[in-house]
Amino acid sequence: MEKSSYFFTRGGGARWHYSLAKLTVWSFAFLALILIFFLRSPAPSTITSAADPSRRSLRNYNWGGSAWEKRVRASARARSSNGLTVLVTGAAGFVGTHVSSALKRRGDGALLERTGVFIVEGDINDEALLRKLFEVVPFTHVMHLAAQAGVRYAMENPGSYVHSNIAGFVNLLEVCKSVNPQPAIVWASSSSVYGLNTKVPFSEKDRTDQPASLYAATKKAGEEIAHTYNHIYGLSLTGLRFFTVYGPWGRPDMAYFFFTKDILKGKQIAIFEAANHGTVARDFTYIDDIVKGCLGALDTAEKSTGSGGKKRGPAQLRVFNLGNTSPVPVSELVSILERLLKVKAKRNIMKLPRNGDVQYTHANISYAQRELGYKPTTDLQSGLKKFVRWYLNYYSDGKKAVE
Ligand SMILES: O=C(O)[C@H]1O[C@H](OP(=O)(O)OP(=O)(O)OC[C@H]2O[C@@H](n3ccc(=O)[nH]c3=O)[C@H](O)[C@@H]2O)[C@H](O)[C@@H](O)[C@H]1O
Repeated sequence: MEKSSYFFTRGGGARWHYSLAKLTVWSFAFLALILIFFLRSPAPSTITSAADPSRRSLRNYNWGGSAWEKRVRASARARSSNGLTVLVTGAAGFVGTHVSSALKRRGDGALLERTGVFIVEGDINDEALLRKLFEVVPFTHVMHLAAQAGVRYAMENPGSYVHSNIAGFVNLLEVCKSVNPQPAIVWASSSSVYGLNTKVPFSEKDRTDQPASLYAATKKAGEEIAHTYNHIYGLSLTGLRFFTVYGPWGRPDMAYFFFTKDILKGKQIAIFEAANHGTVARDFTYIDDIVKGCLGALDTAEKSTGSGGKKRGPAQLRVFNLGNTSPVPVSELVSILERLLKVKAKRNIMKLPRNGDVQYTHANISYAQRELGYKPTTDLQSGLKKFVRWYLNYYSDGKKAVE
């Protein structure tokens, strides 16, 4: 989230002016109450490393009080009697901004605040905050997108992955299991759980016990933890394995994003290849398709069966691949960017480093298709076109430094 916080701390949301695709298939009205954790970059004096224990302690956020509760309640009011009341964690992140806006408006986006999304700054490890939120609003659903993402960054800051993806997730589940009614939970897992699996395309039934990065290991741990809370407490849990999600407002630490920046600057870019000139490819998935998958998962989530920390019967437990089913070599991604940017990239072909990357991802999405009506419609060329348009527009005034 340190990386994702980029948008709000530096972008400030002030240019939230693109349009989200209209989503018309869902019939209920929403609230999206947004819980953001680690939204703000630490002040320089508090920037810490993974080894620093204060990095893992809670920061002080301002929340609480009657005015705050009133805003939480107002934001949580669904527009129809069968509307969902969704607590979205990680709303300042890439997927979270898109999902929460789509939930709230199901139409054109504007500034996040203008869509009526109320933003709570906090940490998912803050139990008191989570309990207070559930006290104020009996959320029917939690869309849990708060996480420490990124495959390679896990070697630099391993503690942040444990803090957010394991400790934070457990804290959230502890609160969800004990409230009454228990919400249904949809949460972000990752394609990286397939790790060194070589059977393609990846199906949900394939082995996921060979993670290649700590990030993948924490997401895999999340899936096992989800199983436990479903088994013991009757929580309805749906994990979504996202496949290399890209698009406007994306994460600057992802390759398509910093390739764009570096190509424009005339800087060399490293393009990884596997042993014996093997192709490295990803099943790049456009953000709007992912949003539809998230809403499909919320719409089909069954109720949790427990109450007051006690299971009353078996509850739904699901894991879905959300990919594009069309892997594209990284070198082809660069060729598309070259055409869109009208600039030739300075390519430096490098051996795939052993720091978490896998050679190939490819999603089998038939289960999501069947159960969620998930059907990705954006190919990489069209999705990157939208991204590049957003990128050039966003950075065109030269005021925003691309980091
Ligand atoms: O699906 C996921 O679960 C993950 O998707 C994403 O991971 P990745 O698929 O690794 O995306 P990303 O870093 O953009 O690298 C893209 C490609 O460029 C290659 N790559 C990368 C860097 C570089 O300098 N050169 C290069 O060739 C690299 O080898 C790779 O083939 C999310 O970041 C992660 O949070 C998680 O959600």
